[in-house]
Amino acid sequence: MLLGLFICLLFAPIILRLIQWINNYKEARAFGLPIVLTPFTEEDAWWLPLRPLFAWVQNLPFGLGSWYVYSEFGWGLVDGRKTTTRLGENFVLCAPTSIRIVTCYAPAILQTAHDFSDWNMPPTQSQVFAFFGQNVTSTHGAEWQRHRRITGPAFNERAMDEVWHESRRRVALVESDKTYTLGELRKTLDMVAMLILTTVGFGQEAELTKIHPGHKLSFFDSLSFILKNVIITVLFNSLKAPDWMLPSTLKQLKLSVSEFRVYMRDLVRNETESSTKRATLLSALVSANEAAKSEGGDKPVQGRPKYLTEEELWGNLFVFNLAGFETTASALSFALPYVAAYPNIQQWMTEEVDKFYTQDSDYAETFPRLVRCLAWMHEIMRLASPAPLLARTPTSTQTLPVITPAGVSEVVVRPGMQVAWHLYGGHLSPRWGSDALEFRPQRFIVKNADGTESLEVPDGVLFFPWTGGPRICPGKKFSQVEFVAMVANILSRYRVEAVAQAGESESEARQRLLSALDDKYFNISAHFKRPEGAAVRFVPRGTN
Ligand code: HEM
Repeated sequence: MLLGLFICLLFAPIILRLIQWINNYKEARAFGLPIVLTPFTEEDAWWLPLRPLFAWVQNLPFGLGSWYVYSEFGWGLVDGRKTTTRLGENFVLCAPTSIRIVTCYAPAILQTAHDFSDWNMPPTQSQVFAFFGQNVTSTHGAEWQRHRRITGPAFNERAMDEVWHESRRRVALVESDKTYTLGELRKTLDMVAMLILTTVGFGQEAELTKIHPGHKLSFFDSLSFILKNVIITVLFNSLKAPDWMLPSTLKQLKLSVSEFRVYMRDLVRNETESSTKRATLLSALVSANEAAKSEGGDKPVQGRPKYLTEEELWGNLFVFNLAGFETTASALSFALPYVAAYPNIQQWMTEEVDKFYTQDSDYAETFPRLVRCLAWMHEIMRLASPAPLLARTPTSTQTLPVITPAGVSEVVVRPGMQVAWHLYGGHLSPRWGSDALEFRPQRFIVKNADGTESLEVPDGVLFFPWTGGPRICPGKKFSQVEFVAMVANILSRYRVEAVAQAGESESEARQRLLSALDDKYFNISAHFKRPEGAAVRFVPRGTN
């Protein structure tokens, strides 16, 4: 009897899951699109720590383990254009927990991005980074508008000027003639991006790196620990176990989260009380919030004040750091090795830098001229975007354009289903031409009648790394200014070279570098799977 009960309890969740999966499959068939079945997705939080133990399923015969690739966050980065080449620009990913129409068909993506009142972020995506407070990434509808209205002004031109200066200054962290493996390069650029962001975000570096009275860590150390372990933070932040029971990483994480919360509280309070306003993201955010309060924003609208609460300010400051640090560090860590692999393209970039950039060039005049450098960033965003997959779910039943071998048609999507944008499928699509998989930033440059050059996205392709519509990344220009200031300063001083191993020719070293750049995985952004697989060196220009 007891044994029977035990067996029922053990198998009931499995049977329920199977029934749900079968029901989802029946519903998915109605779309008339190719279906990919996967028993698990990243929505199954318990599956994620177990997933590495099941990597062997990929070697099972008859494609029995082909679902494995779709069972993690950001799988689109590893998949690239493989599935869309096989099944077309839209297919259904059917799991026990969800039905997702995966698409890289531009009209479908543009519709779901632009109709923001009909399409929300699914809670499984939006709530992931809300542990310091609700924020502009975690909310939707009227709540999101309130967050966006107050956070948007932080990304003003004054801030861009700061980003330009700070980025140029931080290039000093890249050392001359030192050999950097891809892993070491990423570590250095992580540090550079974090320093730029915290300084532009919060102010004086000296204050941020010192341990203040009553603290065990500095602001910078607590934030960097959280950012570098963000997935662990997402999974274990709510764990309420005593310290002695926790392994050292979780203990350090708990400490970092509580230290960072107190630092943010003090920074926000000091900024609110201070009469001298600096050009930081924090300052702009606090000013916009105070303005909302003084416009009578404390009178509730639908039960909510128009301004942001203290916790919501923390939530937003944290996501500025999260969204801004990984993305740009990842872009730079791919960009510099790519030009080392293509010296002729590097030369083409350097010509522009030599023409328009000097050590005291200012932002407003110089940034708009460095279009080749910006095209370089665009090409990196295409080949190694930090955001591979984003999802939307309809607020009411909606139609979605799809494309099949029979032509363009529509499917009906009900609330609860998801539409996932497969950005790698679109960015690497043959619609870009036969060289879609190659590094060729020139594809974004057009020559004007007066001989100048401009940046343009080619017609008829999907290019959506910062997305579009009302929720477009507010840090888009921030990241572009940071990238361009860094690479222009680097190319004005150095030649970036692939480091050859003993007995290897230069061209073999470049091929090895390219193959290591191709081998990437997703962890909040694109990372190198083989960080020791290749290396680059920054050789001062004018030397051999
Ligand atoms: C290469 C650099 C970057 C890339 C590729 C990138 C990409 C993205 C993407 C794909 C989204 C989601 C948009 C959507 O759901 O439609 C996003 C949102 C966001 N990004 Fe960025 N981002 C970058 C840099 C930055 C920087 C530097 C910051 C801030 C300093 C930033 C702040 C944000 C914020 C606050 C959001 C949430 C916007 C909202 O939901 O309304 N990003 N970004």
